Amino acid sequence: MESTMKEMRGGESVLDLSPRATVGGGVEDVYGEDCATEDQLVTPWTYSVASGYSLLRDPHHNKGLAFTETERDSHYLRGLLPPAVVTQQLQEKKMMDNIRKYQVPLQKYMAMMELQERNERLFYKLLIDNVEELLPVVYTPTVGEACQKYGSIFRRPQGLYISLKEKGKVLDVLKNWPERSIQVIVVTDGERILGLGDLGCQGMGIPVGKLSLYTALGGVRPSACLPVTIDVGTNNEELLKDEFYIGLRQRRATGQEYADLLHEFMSAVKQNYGEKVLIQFEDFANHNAFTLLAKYGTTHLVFNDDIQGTASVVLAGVVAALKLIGGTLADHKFLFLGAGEAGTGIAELIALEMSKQTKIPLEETRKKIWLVDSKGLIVNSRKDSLQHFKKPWAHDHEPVKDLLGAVKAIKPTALIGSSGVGRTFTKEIIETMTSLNEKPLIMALSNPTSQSECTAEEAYTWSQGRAIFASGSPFDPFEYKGKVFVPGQANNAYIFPGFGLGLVISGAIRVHDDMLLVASEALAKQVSEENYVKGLIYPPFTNIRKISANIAANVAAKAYELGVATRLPRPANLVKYAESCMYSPVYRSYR
Ligand SMILES: NC(=O)C1=CN([C@@H]2O[C@H](COP(=O)(O)OP(=O)(O)OC[C@H]3O[C@@H](n4cnc5c(N)ncnc54)[C@H](OP(=O)(O)O)[C@@H]3O)[C@@H](O)[C@H]2O)C=CC1
Ligand SMILES: CC(=O)C(=O)O
Ligand SMILES: [Mg+2]
Repeated sequence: MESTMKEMRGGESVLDLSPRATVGGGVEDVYGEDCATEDQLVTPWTYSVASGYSLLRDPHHNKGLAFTETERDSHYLRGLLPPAVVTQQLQEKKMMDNIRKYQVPLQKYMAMMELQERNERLFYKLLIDNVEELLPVVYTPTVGEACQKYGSIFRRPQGLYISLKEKGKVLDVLKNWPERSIQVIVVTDGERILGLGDLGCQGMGIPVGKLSLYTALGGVRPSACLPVTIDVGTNNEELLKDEFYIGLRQRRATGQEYADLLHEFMSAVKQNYGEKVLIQFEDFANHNAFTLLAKYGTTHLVFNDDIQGTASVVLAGVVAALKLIGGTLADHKFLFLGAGEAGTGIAELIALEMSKQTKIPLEETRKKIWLVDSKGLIVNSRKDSLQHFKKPWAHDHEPVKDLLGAVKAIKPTALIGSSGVGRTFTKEIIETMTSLNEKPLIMALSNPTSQSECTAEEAYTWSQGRAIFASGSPFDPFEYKGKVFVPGQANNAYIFPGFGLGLVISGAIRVHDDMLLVASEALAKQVSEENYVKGLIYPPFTNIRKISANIAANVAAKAYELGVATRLPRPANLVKYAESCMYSPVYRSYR
């Protein structure tokens, strides 16, 4: 077997005799067979095309000082490494010690990116074992700063760049990517990166970060993940003038030119990877996001994380919060600051869940939900001038110019920030919410931390410890009058990794709103009494792989129920199946 492989690969194979492996062919043959995601179970060995020096430069297979004596002999590594042989645990300890020494978050980010490019399994081992500590490094808030400075810190491409220059050649560009069996693509055009606006091509940090969570939190193997940035230019004048900017130096293409490039990309993806590849739209501006989702939702497996993932995570938090604030979902009144992707996406899913619970028509349950945009409360008299996604939220009311006025007029029980503008939940607004409610629910969803509508400290102090608070970016626990409050992180990172895993393991070909509802329910169920005592309405991220397996199982079950799952027969125990498919970062042995 070994010599056959060596012949096939020009004497350059690395054979992997993982203890978990059994029988079968090469890596490429495996996925989508017995297990839908992991490169284990059906093959006795895996191989790479690298040995010797190039093996040490191959992040997928490099183990650094953890290569054993035998591996050093058989893979031409003698002399290329110092004599010490160490465990992956020791490497992890050293890396964490090093990362903790950096005071500046961006330095920690760069250290993690360097590790990902050098030793992928060690990177994921760190991220999985230290998830609460490292999530703010590879994800919000630090990833926001990384995108702002991406041109300066750029070392190696971590995903595919598809710019207007590649028009007519997008399929060829996809074929340049070294991995063939792609299961999840996260794509951005960089126009609305977190709450930081248009960062053009430098938005690449977001698909890269989101996909590292797909692997660490959801167990989708790294080689099945493809980050993509579509570069149609940027309207960010600072970036256009920045000598280190890495993108096209032109203003954004719009209209037909934009639509054509996107269409070419969507068609090429389907042609190259088939219809079961999940395409996650991320951080598009809302004038494109809703259109793309509607246009491709019927022909492709697409998911908009900002509209749908956010809706699912916030509904879960709201449902969990009912244990603390009392009442049923329909007993509550919601007011949003921000009526874009996140705001209207969440509003619609809450209204849908209310409607399912009460059998009251959706048009009626929507009336329990009010939104404020940059022009004030969304009311009927503004209907003609509203973007289409805001129209369902135009209710009968006098015009109200600002949020404080809207809080006083609507008297909501829950206030949700999805505006992308920091410190907009002022003292007066939180105090008014507190005067109206025994326990006001306050969610400041905007990212990164600088854009959060208020801080945890502000929410707890101004509400005299009565607010149930969660935020999109993490805040430390806060002590108020002797009680420690732990703010939850209302971030779609709880949902999309497990959601995507569920789609992948069931071979789903379409996303459906009911899947968002079951994902939300599965997440809310993971909140424990111990969490509630601290005011937490989300479970800790330390349990995220278990949470993701549960979300995946529920999403997959729904896919089978809806008849959109293609992986047959349906595994009997979907939770166990999801767990068994999850990528493990533990080193494999090479013979
Ligand atoms: N926690 C999480 O998981 C997620 C958080 N987010 C965060 O939510 C924020 C918004 O994202 P998204 O919905 O996609 O963005 P959009 O651009 O689609 O929507 C932003 C909305 O905020 C409104 N707005 C902007 N400024 C103000 C203001 N000063 N007062 C009142 N309303 C204002 C806009 O009004 P108008 O329409 O009039 O322009 C618009 O309705 C971002 O910071 C993002 O990071 C997003 C997704 C997930
Ligand atoms: C979390 C996220 O998706 C956003 O802020 O855009
Ligand atoms: Mg996003």
